[in-house]
Amino acid sequence: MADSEVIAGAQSADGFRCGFVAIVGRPNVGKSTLMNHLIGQKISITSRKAQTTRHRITGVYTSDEAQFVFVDTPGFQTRYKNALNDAMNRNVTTTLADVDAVLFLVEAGQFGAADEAVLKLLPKHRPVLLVITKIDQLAQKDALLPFIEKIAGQFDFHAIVPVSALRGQQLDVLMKTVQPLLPESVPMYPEDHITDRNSRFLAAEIVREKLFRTLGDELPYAMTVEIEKFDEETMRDGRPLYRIYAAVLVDRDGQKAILIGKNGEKLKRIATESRQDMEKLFDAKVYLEVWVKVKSGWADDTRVLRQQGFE
Ligand SMILES: Nc1nc2c(ncn2[C@@H]2O[C@H](COP(=O)(O)OP(=O)(O)OP(=O)(O)O)[C@@H](O)[C@H]2O)c(=O)[nH]1
Repeated sequence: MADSEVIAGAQSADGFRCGFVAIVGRPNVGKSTLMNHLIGQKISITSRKAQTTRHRITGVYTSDEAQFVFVDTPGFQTRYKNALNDAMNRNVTTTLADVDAVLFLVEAGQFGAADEAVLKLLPKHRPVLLVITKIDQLAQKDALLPFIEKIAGQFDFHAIVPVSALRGQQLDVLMKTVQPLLPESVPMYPEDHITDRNSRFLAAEIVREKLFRTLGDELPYAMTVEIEKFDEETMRDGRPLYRIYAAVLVDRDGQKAILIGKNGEKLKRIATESRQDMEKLFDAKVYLEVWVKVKSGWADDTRVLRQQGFE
């Protein structure tokens, strides 16, 4: 993993376990929410809209007995074929070849073509757990068993765990089932290490989340956030000051107008809320500029993809 910090001096594992756990599933199935609740921190960004997670995000949870390094993959894309979606699908396959356990997420009562497409990607030689998500939403509890049986017949799952991330139900059972699958090893990350994503990435995720929340259904399908500049300075009183310049890329002029809003109100709100979140996350004063750029066909532009982390 990039940017990992190995703890110096820790020699013997002494029964401690540490390994990688991938979380996969179709868009909107609850991957980010599950990881956030498992690690107890809001790192990955969630929203009611599908496809918020364009990046693989690593969350780390350390208990007395084990360290779980979670790998959150982007939603598997079947709807459109372009360079962005191809890169996302490749990312899923590469992630799965390289982990100690896979959590395959399926929403309670909902198993469709998009889920089947992800099922086809599951590795045969790694333990895969079937995790049924959002069980709090299930109206008829007795419908769960036949639903599970139908999916369990299609793959050799190591275990099946129904959960509700929002209610915190069965998350301890899930962790206990995964723990023995991790190899004995010293921890890879310091105990307080939550994510190995850098500040630039987190800044982009915050702006992206505010766009999703503010625009709702008006959100353009092809939209991304690029951090063009990220400068760290020190203020006179010794506090850090971050100067962040974020560009929102959209496909067409009309989308730019929607995003900016009447008298620039929407964009202003997005920028203010983003800055407030960034100041909390970085524990620093933040100067933030957000602007919108029209760039047709960006989803097919490999330069942008590279900046988004798809290399
Ligand atoms: N009721 C209920 N809703 C949930 C639960 N887990 C997730 N959700 C909701 O489902 C929606 C999608 O959740 P996400 O965690 O963003 O899903 P995702 O799989 O990461 O989505 P992508 O980033 O699009 O791949 C959000 O509105 C969540 O609040 C749950 O346990 N119960």
